[in-house]
Order: sequence, then C-alpha cells, then structure tokens
Amino acid sequence: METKEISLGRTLAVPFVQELAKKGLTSVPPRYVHHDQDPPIISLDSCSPQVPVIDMQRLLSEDFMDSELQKLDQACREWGFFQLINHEMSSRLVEKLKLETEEFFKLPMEEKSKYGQQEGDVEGYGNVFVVSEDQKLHWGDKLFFTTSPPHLRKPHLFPNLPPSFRFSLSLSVNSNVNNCTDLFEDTLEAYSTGLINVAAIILGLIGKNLRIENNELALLSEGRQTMSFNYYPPCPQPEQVIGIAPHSDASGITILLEVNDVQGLQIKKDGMWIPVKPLPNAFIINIGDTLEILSNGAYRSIEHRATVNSLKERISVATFCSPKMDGEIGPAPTLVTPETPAMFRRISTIDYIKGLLSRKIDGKSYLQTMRIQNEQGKSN
Ligand SMILES: O=C(O)CCC(=O)C(=O)O
Ligand SMILES: [Fe+2]
Repeated sequence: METKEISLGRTLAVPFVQELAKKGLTSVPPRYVHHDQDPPIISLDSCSPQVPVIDMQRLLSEDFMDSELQKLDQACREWGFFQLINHEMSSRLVEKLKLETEEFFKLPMEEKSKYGQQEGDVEGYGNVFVVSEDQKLHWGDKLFFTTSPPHLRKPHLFPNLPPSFRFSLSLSVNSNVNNCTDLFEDTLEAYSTGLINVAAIILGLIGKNLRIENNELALLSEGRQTMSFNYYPPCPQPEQVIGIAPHSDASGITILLEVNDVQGLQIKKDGMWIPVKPLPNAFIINIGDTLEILSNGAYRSIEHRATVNSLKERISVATFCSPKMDGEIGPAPTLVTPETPAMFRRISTIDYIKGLLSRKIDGKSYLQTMRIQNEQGKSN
C-alpha cells in the first residue's frame, strides 16, 4: 500500500523571481549569476541537428508500426529526446491548459501564494532543490505538485476528489463561477488523465522495444505523475543566469509542453548544447534516470537546461511519469545476464527520492551514485 503524506524532503524558501523581475533591475543579484555555464554552442539554424520526431498515429497503425517502433528505439538510444506528434490529446484541451497556466502566473501574488510551499514540503509554488543558503539560484519559479494517484495529491494544491465527481460538480456550477483556479483544476484533471494515457502507450511500446515483461515495466506504468509549471521571467542579463541548470530528470519519462512559443530548452548531445525547436501541437518527451536504470543503461537520460531571454517570459509544463512510491528501482531482471551485468544498484523509490531532494541540481551526478562501482567508466 502506498503511503500518504510522507516527508520526502524540503527546500529552502527563496524569493519569487517573477517579483524580482518586476523591479526593473538592470543587473541581476549575485546569487543568480552562474559563472560556470557552457555558452550556447550552436544557434537555431537549419544546419543544427534536431531531435527526432515520432508519430503516435504511425506507432498505433498496423502498416507503419514496425518502422515507427524502430525510430522510437533509435530516438531513445541515440537522443534520449524526441518530439511526439499526432498524440491524440485534444488540441482544445491543450490550448485551454496553456491559457489557464498563463492566467495562473498573472494572478496577484496574494492569490498565487495560497499555493505556496509549506514547511517541510517540496510541493507548491516556489522552487525545489535549494539545499543551502549559499547555493546559486535559478532564474525561474515553479508550481509543482502530484497529480496521480489521487490519494497522493496534496488537497490544498490539487483536490483529490474522484474525477467523475469533479466534472459533474464543475458542470453544475461553472456557469456562474468566474474563478480561474476552479476552472484550472478541471482542465488539469483532464490533461493529467490524457497524459497518463499517452505515457502508458509510449511506455508500453518502450517495454516492447526493450523486450521486457509488463510486470517489469509496472514500476513506471503504474507510477506517480507530478507536474511542474515553470515560469521564467525576462532577464536584464540572460547570458549570466540560467532558468534551470543542466540536469537529467529523475523520472521514467518526462512530457514537456511549451506554453507560449518562447524557446529556451537546450539539450546536450555529443558535448554540444542544442536548442530544441518545438513543433506545433507536439509534446517533447525525454528519457529520465529511472528508465536509464530500468533499461540497464540501454537508454540514456539526457542532460538539458532552460535558458531565458531579455524580452519575454517563458512558460513550460513538465509532466513527470515517475516510479511508483512503493516500488523498487533497479535494472529489469530480463536485461541482466552474464554478458550484460547489472549496471545500477537497486533502491526503494522512497530512498531514491529522498536522496534526490537532498542535493542541488547537478547534471547526471545523482544517477552516478546509483552506478555499480566497476561500471563507472561507462558513464556519459
Ligand atoms: O522548461 C523547460 O524547458 C525544461 C524544464 C525541465 O527541464 C524540468 O522541469 O525538469
Ligand atoms: Fe528537466
């Protein structure tokens, strides 16, 4: 049975960057200056390599399934990132979520802070991975919470009424309710359910490509879904700061939605930072550390970062499909053979998350701690 309200970690309270950016600063405070950043290596031009595009309709069609599955396998092995088109999520719903996300960040501070992080919790409106007073900070705020399974939701952030009840409730009262956050919750409910379905299909096909058993995939296919609504305000010195520092996600897979057509996501491929140019109506999907572990290193999580600009805010929604809380993370037994020994140790999901939240964001360094010693040379 999964445990409710366990304390997995905490983060130190830091100022909201959205408020800081409103002050009309001409230079950024020293705590936000990152001197050690790689410069953007290549700009977005037609010559730069782009992440592969996977077509979900082809994945589900008899005629094209085999070739699209192969493309998916190659994308997971060589890139760890792909754009998913024709994903069957209603574009009306996605557009609604984008609008309501923008509306959320426009709310006055008193309203937004009702969702503020509470003592000893990383969920809520604020920041995560701030573990020391002298740590460099990101140029961005986030609203982060668990969406599924419903009993793990924090009721003050996302009520855990069953979806059917929520929908009938909203239908009966919506006509005279003009409260943006009520509507936001209903859109979120539908978006969360839609992405659980998309993730289940993609994970199922990844399992097929990896030739692992359904019960080995259950760690992720029956896992936890969390969402991070990321807000990066414009910055007077964008080259001095970073929206999110280089990291790989701890998830199985992450499904990213670009909300307002402002680019900023970059991924590290063959030592170069490549800007991702989102296609219309696409989700950007990446492999997280848990899938790298589960696949015994066949698929690699990829470092990425979010840059900011001086003119316009950038907003994104990252949905993390993460391991189930009462699970154990480790390589799928089917993939561990005398020729391919386990590259990672086994750890309970709870210990894995506790370890993650006790550190600052730092590339793939946390995954390295999971590696079995004699395999360390093989890291990327
Ligand atoms: O905003 C983005 O483009 C990236 C966000 C991200 O990497 C994350 O939330 O883990
Ligand atoms: Fe990420």
